[in-house]
Amino acid sequence: MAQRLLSPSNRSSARLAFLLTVSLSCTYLCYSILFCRSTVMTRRAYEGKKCQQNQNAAGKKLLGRADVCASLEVRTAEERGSGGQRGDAASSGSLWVDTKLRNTSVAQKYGNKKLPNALIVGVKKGGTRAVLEFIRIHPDVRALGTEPHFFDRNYDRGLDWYRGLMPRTLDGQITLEKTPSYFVTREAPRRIASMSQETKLIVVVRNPVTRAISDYTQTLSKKPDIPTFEDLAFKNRSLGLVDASWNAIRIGMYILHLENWLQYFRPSQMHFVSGERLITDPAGEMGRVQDFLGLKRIISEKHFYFNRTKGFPCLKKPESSSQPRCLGKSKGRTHVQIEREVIEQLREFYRPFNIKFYETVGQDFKWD
Ligand SMILES: Nc1ncnc2c1ncn2[C@@H]1O[C@H](COP(=O)(O)OS(=O)(=O)O)[C@@H](OP(=O)(O)O)[C@H]1O
Repeated sequence: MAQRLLSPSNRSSARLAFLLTVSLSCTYLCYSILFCRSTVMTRRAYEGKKCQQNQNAAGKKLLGRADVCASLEVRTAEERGSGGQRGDAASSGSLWVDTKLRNTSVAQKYGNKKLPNALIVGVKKGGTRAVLEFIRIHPDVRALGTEPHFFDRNYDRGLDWYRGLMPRTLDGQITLEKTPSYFVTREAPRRIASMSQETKLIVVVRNPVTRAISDYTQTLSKKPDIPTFEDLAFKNRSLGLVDASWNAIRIGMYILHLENWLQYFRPSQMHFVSGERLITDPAGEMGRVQDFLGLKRIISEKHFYFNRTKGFPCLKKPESSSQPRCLGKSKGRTHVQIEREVIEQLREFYRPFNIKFYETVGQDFKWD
């Protein structure tokens, strides 16, 4: 009927309009399909994009988002690191460093300074620097490089001062510091518990005889005029009377110090690293440290190599950095020569303390 009412020219215009509408609809349909495919990305890829935008943007509103970004970056890096095979630790090459660097810079920009939730409390000359340097390559760990000595020498400065020293961290990252003298400081456990009873404590222990010699070697390098090791270690050498008041000897009576810590902390809050195994099997020891801190095992064999010149394990040099990855010269010094007999006497002295220590900790460190 309508067709009959239209003139021939009107009819052809209507046909043209109809064809145009159909072709436009088809174009739109095709475009929609293509558009959908490119915008319906995986959730992770989408969130990754959001992170990039947020990182570039400024303002306080972004603080919350930054945490999401960082944890996503860690996740995706881990996945890439394992080449898509879950369960494998971070890959070799610079991936873990990239992740760490990215997380560090995000944390520096958007993170907050927080009181530490984990501390390496000792022992002096046990291998504390090695543990700190090894654990801080983990993307979820932010560590203070220097020893703040807050719970022994600087307690009067207050918690705000202490917090101010800490590196910025994102939610979910662990803040860590190390001060080896805490382990033998009487007030330290009470003070740390009053900061937080949930603080995780790491103690790196080493054969107390070797530790004492290492301690003495360090002092001697700074003060060459001190008496001999033998003179300091004994009240009466021929009677085999050890001077337990000498700091180098006293520090190694681990059980005495540990009893003080156990008045304030549960045994499950303390983790003991073997200073000896840290040298022979750094990845194994660091695996247990990561478990203790509730971290994914990212630091593995792939991160270490044995440096023959240094005589110690070092971190593999990341591609993106020229930084040396062995510890400094003050770590791994040649010890002063001590007579065999003196070493035997000290071994005898420490034996009962060691046995009690093994029983309490539930680990045999095999120092005898
Ligand atoms: N990878 C690696 N590289 C170098 N050194 C290592 C390493 N792992 C453990 N160690 C041992 O760490 C000892 C120093 O311990 P600390 O870092 O706790 O010393 S300090 O208390 O902070 O001065 C240091 O003691 P000395 O050998 O007596 O110098 C080392 O034996």
